[in-house]
Amino acid sequence: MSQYLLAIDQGTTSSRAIVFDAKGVRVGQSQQEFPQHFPNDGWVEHDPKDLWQSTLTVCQNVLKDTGIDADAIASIGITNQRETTVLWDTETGETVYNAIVWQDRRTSQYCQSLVDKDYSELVQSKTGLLIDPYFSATKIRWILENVEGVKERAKLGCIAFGTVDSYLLWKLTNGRYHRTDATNAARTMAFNIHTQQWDEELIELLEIGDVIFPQVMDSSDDFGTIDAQWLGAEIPVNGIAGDQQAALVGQACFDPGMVKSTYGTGCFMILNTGDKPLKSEHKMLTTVGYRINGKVTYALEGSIFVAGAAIQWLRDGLKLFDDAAETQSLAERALNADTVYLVPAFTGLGAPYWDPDARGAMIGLTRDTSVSDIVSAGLRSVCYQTKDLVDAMAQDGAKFSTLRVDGGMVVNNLVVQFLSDVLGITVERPQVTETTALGVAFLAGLRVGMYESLEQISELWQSEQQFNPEMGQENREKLYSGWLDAVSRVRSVQ
Ligand SMILES: Nc1ncnc2c1ncn2[C@@H]1O[C@H](COP(=O)(O)OP(=O)(O)O)[C@@H](O)[C@H]1O
Ligand SMILES: O=P(O)(O)OC[C@H](O)CO
Repeated sequence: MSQYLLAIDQGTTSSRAIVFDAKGVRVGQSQQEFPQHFPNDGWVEHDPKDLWQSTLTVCQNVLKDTGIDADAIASIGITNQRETTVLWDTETGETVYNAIVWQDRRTSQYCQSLVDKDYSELVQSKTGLLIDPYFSATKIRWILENVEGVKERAKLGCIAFGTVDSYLLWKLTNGRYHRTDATNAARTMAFNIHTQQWDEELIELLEIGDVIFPQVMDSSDDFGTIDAQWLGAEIPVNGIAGDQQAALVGQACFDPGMVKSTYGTGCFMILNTGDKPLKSEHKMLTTVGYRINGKVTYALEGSIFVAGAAIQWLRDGLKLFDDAAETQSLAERALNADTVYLVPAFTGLGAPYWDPDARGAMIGLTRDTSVSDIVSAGLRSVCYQTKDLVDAMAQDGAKFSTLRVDGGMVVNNLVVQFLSDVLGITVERPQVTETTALGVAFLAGLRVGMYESLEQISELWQSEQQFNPEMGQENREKLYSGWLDAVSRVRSVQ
């Protein structure tokens, strides 16, 4: 009997495949990194072949390592780095350019021209997003405009667009299905989150109407069956969600007001706002949390581009330590932690500043500043940035008393305790921190009847540890005002 769920998590730096049993317990995992390409200042690309090959390899490996037969997999869920854009030729089956990654800033001038022409309100009212190179639509346009022959092929109806989930589904089903889910569609800047349709007016405005857009499905749906040649059996795909929304599901944030924050390369905080989209007046994004049985649950999102990436920079760029695991003990020895600030605006600042031209800085250095102080400042920067998001959401009227956290950084107790201190709220870490993969496994399992309801899934979520604020209000305010001062010094526009 089919009793397991296979989650594919195609992320920014690696592809993972995780097998879960019906109780959401991880049975096995395989992971593979792939190269990053930086062909120009501010450009970030992935070779689609790497995305596909690494995904296939980890799926095959996890089955081999666990000894689980493909027939025992009841369903597959695909979760992915969002916004990253792939275009392929439907006749040749070949991609026409590298995948342009979400971090890529090459369309920032074009985005600025849209802002200058006063399209911000139109875009926000339809898509819930702010005009920014982060989202897929201007990346599609760039490929059409700049890669020889693609525009002509698009006019002939031969060019398909997909986010990474859509491309992988197309590959896994040997070109039978060109589909995505509503959470991924909501990150393109071409999808109307109110009508749940591709928005013809925006598509025309951006001049991307000749590409074929994927069919938008629920996050828990019948996406198609993968070809037996890949894993040895035909297995249905029943869950697709962008990785941050999948984490919302994996954290069982199913009630309005519940919120999670994921600390990986970047940090993404998502608040469930229920069946009503909440328009932000403070530069948060309105997005789709998940769509099940045609019913949309909306969310408010704060996106920070650099979280764990700051720790990687301290390790690989400055070579201050060999392993991220050393950061906790290093930071515990910091004597000037309260006065040294690192603003990791390496690729500009995301929410709530949206300042692509800001650059990073270290503030408060003295003759006795140590490696420990700098490491501590790197870890704390992630918490201060989260406070920026929490405050912006609070100004939008969203208040909450508990934050659920996950991702690679939250194994660091010092980070999670400081987060609770600086936010002044309870921070909760779950037993399973692979919430992204777990979330999409839940979505797939829901569709095939392994779970009856979201309530049943909620019961599987378990807290591992709660962190409560230990810092006084006065100290909190003093530290945070130092952060705001540091940020104000790196802004390109105040
Ligand atoms: N003990 C630690 N303390 C602080 N940061 C850590 C620790 N362990 C890992 N990290 C950071 O967490 C990130 C990896 O998290 P992960 O969720 O795997 O990221 P992603 O899915 O974006 O690739 C890396 O940027 C790494 O620097
Ligand atoms: O692949 P991750 O975990 O860095 O997540 C990337 C986000 O989906 C970008 O929006």
